[in-house]
Amino acid sequence: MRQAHTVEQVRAAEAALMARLPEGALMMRAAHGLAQAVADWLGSTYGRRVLLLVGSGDNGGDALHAGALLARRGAGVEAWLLSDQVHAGGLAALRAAGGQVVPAGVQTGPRWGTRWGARPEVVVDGIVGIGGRPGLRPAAQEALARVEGVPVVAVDVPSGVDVDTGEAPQPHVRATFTVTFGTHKAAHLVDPAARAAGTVHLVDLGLDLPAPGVESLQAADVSRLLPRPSDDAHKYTRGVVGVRAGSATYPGAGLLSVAGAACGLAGMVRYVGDAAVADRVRQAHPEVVGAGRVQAWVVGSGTGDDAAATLAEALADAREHRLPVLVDADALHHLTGPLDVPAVLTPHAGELAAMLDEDRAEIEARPLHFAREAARRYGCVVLLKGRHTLVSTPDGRTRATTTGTPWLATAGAGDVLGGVIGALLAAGLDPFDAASVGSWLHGAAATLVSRGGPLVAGQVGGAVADVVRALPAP
Ligand SMILES: NC(=O)C1=CN([C@@H]2O[C@H](COP(=O)(O)OP(=O)(O)OC[C@H]3O[C@@H](n4cnc5c(N)ncnc54)[C@H](O)[C@@H]3O)[C@@H](O)[C@H]2O)[C@@H](O)CC1
Ligand SMILES: Nc1ncnc2c1ncn2[C@@H]1O[C@H](COP(=O)(O)OP(=O)(O)O)[C@@H](O)[C@H]1O
Ligand SMILES: [K+]
Repeated sequence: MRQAHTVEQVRAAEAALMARLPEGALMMRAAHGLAQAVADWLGSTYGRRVLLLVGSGDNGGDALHAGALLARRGAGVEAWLLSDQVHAGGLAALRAAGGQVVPAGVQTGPRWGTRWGARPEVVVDGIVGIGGRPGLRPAAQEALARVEGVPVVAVDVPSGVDVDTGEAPQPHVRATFTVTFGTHKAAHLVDPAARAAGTVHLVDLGLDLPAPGVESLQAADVSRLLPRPSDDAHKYTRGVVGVRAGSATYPGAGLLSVAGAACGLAGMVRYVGDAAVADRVRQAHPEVVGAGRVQAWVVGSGTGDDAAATLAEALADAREHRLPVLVDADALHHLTGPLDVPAVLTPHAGELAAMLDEDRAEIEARPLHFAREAARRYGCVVLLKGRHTLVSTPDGRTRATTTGTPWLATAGAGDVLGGVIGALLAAGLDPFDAASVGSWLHGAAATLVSRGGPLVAGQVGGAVADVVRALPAP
């Protein structure tokens, strides 16, 4: 599990550890990890050109100490100080190692403007870390403008983003990769900040941390959570998933929901809906049967004008038999308040905007806030689709999905996702695990079929089996 802790949790854990360690020990652990990551990325250190952007706090201290370590390994290191006050120990270390220091207010001159007179090969963003307020001050903005186009390594977080919410009001740093310390923060997993962080490299500090508010499943977690058939399984013990999706106007949504549900994770799939769509479903998936008892319902995609009635039927059956329900697409607009059955709602940003009476742009700017808000308001698990899909519970616990590919942003991909999650609900996972495991598998299956190129939604359900086969042993 990749875990993300809040600034408050990190500070408390750091304080407890620092009390037991010599002064400066934690910063040196951080600086060594940072210097090594920069060296690994450059491929060598001797004669390489590293520019440090140094703010007034310990984040700048990390950058200065790492710069000193790189300078001792032969790199040309120059620090642009963005404040009159910077970390004194780090500054002394960089000077002692032969690094160049440009005081605050004098980074003028030609583009790049380094003392070497050449373009730096990498910029180390030590402007602010977990102590920073969102946004960048003018000195930092000017410095960044002068090195535009040079790859940036962010220290702890890309400066300017909101660390605990993953929000990223302009301006902020956009990093090629981020070296963080002790634990991940929400900004590493949650968009739009996660996009600005690039690839994230974690340096262990040995912190003792409480339960995280945001986490991200890894392959081993998915393998542990995945429902597998017992030796004496039969199709009913594995769970039956019922799909109420598609209509004469939108038959494809029914076919694609079934394609997800028929990924093999449940014992059986039932399709209930328009007769002509049902015929096409059976042609494409001969194993699918008609109405009967199920362990979970998938409802909504492509139900068009029938959405309200279809949702009502599924909810009535779910209430009677205490079943979980996945609600997607058209049916989302007919929810009026908290659900009285276990449920997963799977809106994209536009659908969530309509559900919460917000602008889509607001949802995209603050996805963590609104996923949690919707989960509270509807009293169930809400999965907000996007590059890093978020799954939130009413108490705020959230998982971010980091599998997937932008090629998955294609019509019908959401229908397949609903079906896959429905199969996991029928197989017995609770709504939070079903939604987060289903989303992880869906993203991984898309990456598998994409192989770096385009895909169509119908391919994704069939690839879940290969993803499951490639999981590590539980
Ligand atoms: N606390 C610890 O034990 C450790 C901390 N470490 C580093 O220390 C960092 C936190 O250091 P600090 O608490 O000193 O805080 P930061 O260095 O993150 O930033 C705080 C300073 O930046 C200024 N500032 C705030 N917002 C700004 C903005 N938008 N633009 C420009 N300046 C701004 C503040 O006035 C303050 O002086 C971590 O992110 C990490 O890099 C690491 O060395 C590991 C150990
Ligand atoms: N940029 C992206 N990178 C990765 N996955 C994405 C991206 N944009 C969207 N997705 C995923 O693609 C799927 C699109 O679903 P959705 O918007 O519901 O489409 P549809 O309604 O056509 O089925 C979701 O699983 C979503 O998480
Ligand atoms: K930073």
